[in-house]
Amino acid sequence: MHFAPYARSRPLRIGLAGLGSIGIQVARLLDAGIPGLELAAVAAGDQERARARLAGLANPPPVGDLAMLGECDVVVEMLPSRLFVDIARPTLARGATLIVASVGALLSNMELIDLARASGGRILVPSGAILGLDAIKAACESQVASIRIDTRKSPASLAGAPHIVANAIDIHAIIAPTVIFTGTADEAAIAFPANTNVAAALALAGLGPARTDVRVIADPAVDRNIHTITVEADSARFTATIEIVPNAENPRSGQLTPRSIVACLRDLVSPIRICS
Ligand SMILES: NC(=O)C1=CN([C@@H]2O[C@H](COP(=O)(O)OP(=O)(O)OC[C@H]3O[C@@H](n4cnc5c(N)ncnc54)[C@H](OP(=O)(O)O)[C@@H]3O)[C@@H](O)[C@H]2O)C=CC1
Ligand SMILES: O=C([O-])CC(=O)C(=O)O
Repeated sequence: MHFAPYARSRPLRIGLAGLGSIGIQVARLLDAGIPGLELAAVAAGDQERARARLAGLANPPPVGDLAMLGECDVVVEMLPSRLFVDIARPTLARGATLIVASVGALLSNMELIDLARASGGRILVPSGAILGLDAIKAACESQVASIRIDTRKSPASLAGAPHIVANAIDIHAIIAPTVIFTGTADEAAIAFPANTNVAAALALAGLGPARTDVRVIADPAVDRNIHTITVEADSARFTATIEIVPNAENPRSGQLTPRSIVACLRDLVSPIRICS
């Protein structure tokens, strides 16, 4: 359900950092009109291309570099992970709200949490391409023995990852489901920065990066990004699987993540919030 927002003197000004496969969908969903939210500015690498992509919107926002987002109330980070800090640090330093897509990059920059604490800024991690974070948070109010995630993807969507390159894995030669990585969430974030944001979100919701087990499986038979989480706790035991339709533009990302960002934005102005 969607609910009418709080009455405010003006809408929340939303800035988008990155207009790739996730950013363009968030821009379109915001442009369709969400009460209480205004798409105020977009930062992109190729700004001419970004303007062309936004030209069909009812209200195309101004496009510029990351500095353009300095007046926004909320900045949504949807950049390549190597650029995460470039927008996260200034946004949090001025006490604004940062919504994070590149969650794996947050694991290597945990000092940003101290920065947010000092400035009054907030870091929000949407559920992105995963499910069950609500139940994991609840389970962590009891004793949790283990949390694991299995990520199963097509070889094409794993190609070029640092782990594949460093270990000279011939990913396109894989013809049967193959476990190509086993480790913890912090190791996964370095090995597969574009594929294990979900593991990072799971780690932050649950036991932390060093106690979250990750397996990455290359499976030539799948046409979706499939994540299965398994939790063993005093209060509950659960297994949950999600199968995400990959984005045509960038198969590493799926079609649910932009929607989870928009749901997170709606929550910011809603008088009722279903905690997740
Ligand atoms: N939390 C989750 O569950 C998920 C998270 N992700 C993560 O979300 C992030 C975004 O994913 P996705 O949209 O697919 O990535 P894309 O590679 O499709 O898009 C990245 C965007 O960043 C832009 N960009 C590059 N340099 C700059 C710059 N200096 N200033 C402003 N913009 C810049 C690019 O613009 P240009 O092309 O013009 O250079 C591009 O539009 C990634 O880190 C990805 O790993 C992905 C899926 C799920
Ligand atoms: O499945 C997806 O859409 C993306 C993914 O694995 C991740 O970034 O963790």
